[in-house]
Amino acid sequence: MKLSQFQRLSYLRINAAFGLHGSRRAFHLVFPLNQEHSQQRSTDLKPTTGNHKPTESKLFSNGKPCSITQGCDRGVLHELVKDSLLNLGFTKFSPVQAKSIEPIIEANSDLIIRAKTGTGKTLAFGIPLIQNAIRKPNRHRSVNALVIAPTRDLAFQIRDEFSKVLYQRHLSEHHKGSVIIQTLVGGEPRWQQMKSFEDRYIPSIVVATPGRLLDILQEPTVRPYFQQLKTLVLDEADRLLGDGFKDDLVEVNNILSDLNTSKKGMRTLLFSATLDKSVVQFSKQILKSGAVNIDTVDPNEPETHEKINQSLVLTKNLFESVVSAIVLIETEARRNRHFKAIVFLPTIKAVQFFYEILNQHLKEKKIQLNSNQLHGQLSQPVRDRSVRNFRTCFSGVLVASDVGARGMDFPNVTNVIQIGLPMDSTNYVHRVGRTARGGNSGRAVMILTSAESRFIRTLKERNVTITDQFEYDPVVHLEKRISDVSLRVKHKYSLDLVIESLAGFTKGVLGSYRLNMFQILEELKLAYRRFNDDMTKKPRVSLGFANQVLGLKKKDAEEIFELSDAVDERQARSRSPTNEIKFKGDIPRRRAEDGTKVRTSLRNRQH
Ligand SMILES: Nc1ncnc2c1ncn2[C@@H]1O[C@H](COP(=O)(O)OP(=O)(O)OP(=O)(O)O)[C@@H](O)[C@H]1O
Repeated sequence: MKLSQFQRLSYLRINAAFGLHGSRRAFHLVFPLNQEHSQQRSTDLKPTTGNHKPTESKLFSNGKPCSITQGCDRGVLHELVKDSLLNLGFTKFSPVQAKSIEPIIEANSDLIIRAKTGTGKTLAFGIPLIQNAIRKPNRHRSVNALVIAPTRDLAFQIRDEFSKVLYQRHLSEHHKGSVIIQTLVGGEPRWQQMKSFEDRYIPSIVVATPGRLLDILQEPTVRPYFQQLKTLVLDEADRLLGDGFKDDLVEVNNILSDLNTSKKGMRTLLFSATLDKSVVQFSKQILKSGAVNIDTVDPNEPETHEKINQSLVLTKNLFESVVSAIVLIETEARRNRHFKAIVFLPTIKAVQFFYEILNQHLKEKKIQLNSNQLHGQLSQPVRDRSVRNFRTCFSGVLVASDVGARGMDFPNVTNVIQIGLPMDSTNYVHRVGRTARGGNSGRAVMILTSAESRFIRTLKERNVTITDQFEYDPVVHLEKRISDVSLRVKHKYSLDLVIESLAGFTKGVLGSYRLNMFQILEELKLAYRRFNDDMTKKPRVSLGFANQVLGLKKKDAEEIFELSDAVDERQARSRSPTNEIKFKGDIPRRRAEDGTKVRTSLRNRQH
């Protein structure tokens, strides 16, 4: 079939967005990714400016971060920790490490530290905590340092990163097993975590999520072990001090401050790639006066990492967005054997749906690509397996909700694809930051419908401008292929619930992005029809949902939806043998996956 001039132009445009160029048959990459998969770690972490002069730290030489060996020679780094870091392949400090390790070790003030995604913040606080733990073996039987992270997966990752340094043979022989790192997170047996405080050596470093931590801190047998706590680290501090966790964090802080009677007291370190003024303002409630700000990002600089190539694809509805993403994955997977991508979607149901369509499509096209999903409704073992699989795979796709957006460090991710909106512009920065880590570069493509595209304006607050924008073109045969697949998926999976979840999510972010709800709903209706290959159908939701959640009158709701008695519907669906996925998340739980208190608003229940 011949392409019209217009089709051809648009077709080239969408291919260019994906780094593709050329005829329909031959896909060539215009912007090849320079991702080398060598064992040697890249130290090309560009120094950034900030309100702390690099020369103030002993870990800088001629305005650049010094080598790990020099760090030891200059008396900052412990000899044994130096050996561990060299064994792990690290040769130089990254800028945030060079700026913050010395003040964390030597000063006593609270610190607020901002550095871009993937620049090594974990070891920036990890190295001082580990050094402290091995210098002062656990004679007092007390927890020395506490790190709080917003998700379990991130807590495990921090523990693993610390363990890599701490449990190398020469270091283990030195501390003879007396330095223990313990995680306190939900989804794992509580009794096991409690038991770790009865052992001969109690944990020196605890890594926790807020909910389980608060729960365990209520135990009178455990509390005393936190009396000598020296350092409290909030990783992803803006998330922890934002809605959802704030109250828990203040409570944890109050408990710890009351317990801590030591002369110097406990100090608090806040770390993130995004720290808005409001968060810094709020943090005063928990920080001591005189807290020092170490900012490695210039106020006029984009918050996203400079090595991320960011582009936008504009579509007319979710169906086209899904097709775009699948085309990208298929083409890249065929072209690049190192292709490793994370696809973000706004709600769990949308993640499950896209994961299902993608797998069917890969199977049908006989494309061997490791694929996993990650969201808060998976059981902990499945979630761990997804993270492990994607971390270790050479090439693959992880379809994720925002639970994978912050802090997660998967090696060599070449692409981040966002279908639809993130919860806020901060999350955009964290999502795209899953690529271009540790000195590598990467590509981030955001796929938005026209009604969603108003979101882009909010990125200006973060000094982010997306210069490459492209329009979707209905590449007929590709669309056909996807709709065939989606028709089959539909039998196993309810598209109504996907549409409902997305409508609810969008309602929650409407105000922040100034979206037009009717335009959004019209687009969702159209997508529903395209997925069903039937232009007469309407998504089914309950009148209660349309009324109470979306704020629609019956008459308006009927324009978009087929109204039904949702309770009976859902029960029927969950009983259906063809329904693979159980929708536990429809029933509000007291605490969400990571210990966040569950609010009634849909906004807080989506990932
Ligand atoms: N000095 C270093 N040289 C090279 N690579 C490093 C160095 N320090 C850390 N890395 C690697 O860089 C990657 C990113 O580090 P890390 O996860 O700590 O980033 P981050 O700043 O916490 O990112 P995010 O904001 O997304 O949480 C990791 O794979 C880590 O091992």
